[in-house]
Amino acid sequence: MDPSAPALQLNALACRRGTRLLFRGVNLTMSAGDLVWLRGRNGSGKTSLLRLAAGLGRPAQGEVVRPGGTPVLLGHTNALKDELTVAESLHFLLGVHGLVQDAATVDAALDRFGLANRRHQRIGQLSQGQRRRVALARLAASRSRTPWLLDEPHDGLDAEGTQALDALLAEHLRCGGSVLMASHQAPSLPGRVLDLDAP
Ligand SMILES: Nc1ncnc2c1ncn2[C@@H]1O[C@H](COP(=O)(O)OP(=O)(O)OP(=O)(O)O)[C@@H](O)[C@H]1O
Repeated sequence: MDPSAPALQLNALACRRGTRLLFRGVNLTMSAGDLVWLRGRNGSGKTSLLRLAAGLGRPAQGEVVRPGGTPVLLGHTNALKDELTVAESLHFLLGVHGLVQDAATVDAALDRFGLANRRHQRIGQLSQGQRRRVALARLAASRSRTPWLLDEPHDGLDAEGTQALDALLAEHLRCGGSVLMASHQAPSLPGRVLDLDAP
């Protein structure tokens, strides 16, 4: 793929939930190295926009173009099964995204989020922040140029977890990836803002 080509485009996108039009006329072009902070009040449609960008659901108007391939969508909830171990969970998540699932990849990804010594622990025995780390670890095994769509990824993380995530985000952007991130937190990395509350 041409490195200067867009990885993800939203063209005049509109989203309806029930009878409510959440947003319309949203345009966004994400290229290699782009970080976009998706802002908006509670209920403005950030999660809905990320889902449309990932190809889940149909827009009321407009289109999503994904020249960079299928994005990795990391939802607001962790969607992990209590009875699986940390390593089994990550192995499963990598499979869902069609990523390499070998033991070395799993161990390296867990290590990035300080989970190497918890690989045999069951999810049901972890704290919320530790579960968030397991969910995030899949990003460490993602292909370099894949667009990442992240819904409140910092939620539940302590300072060390936040630092690990921000380091991974910066690395992904340096390697030609792109990130669209719904967040209520103050920007910790330089990027553009897409504000769904803007008139
Ligand atoms: N399955 C659904 N059916 C109907 N309406 C829905 C559904 N899911 C969400 N909505 C509505 O769509 C609107 C936008 O929800 P969404 O989760 O996209 O907002 P958000 O900006 O991510 O909010 P938050 O900041 O609270 O996470 C809300 O008013 C919500 O009630």
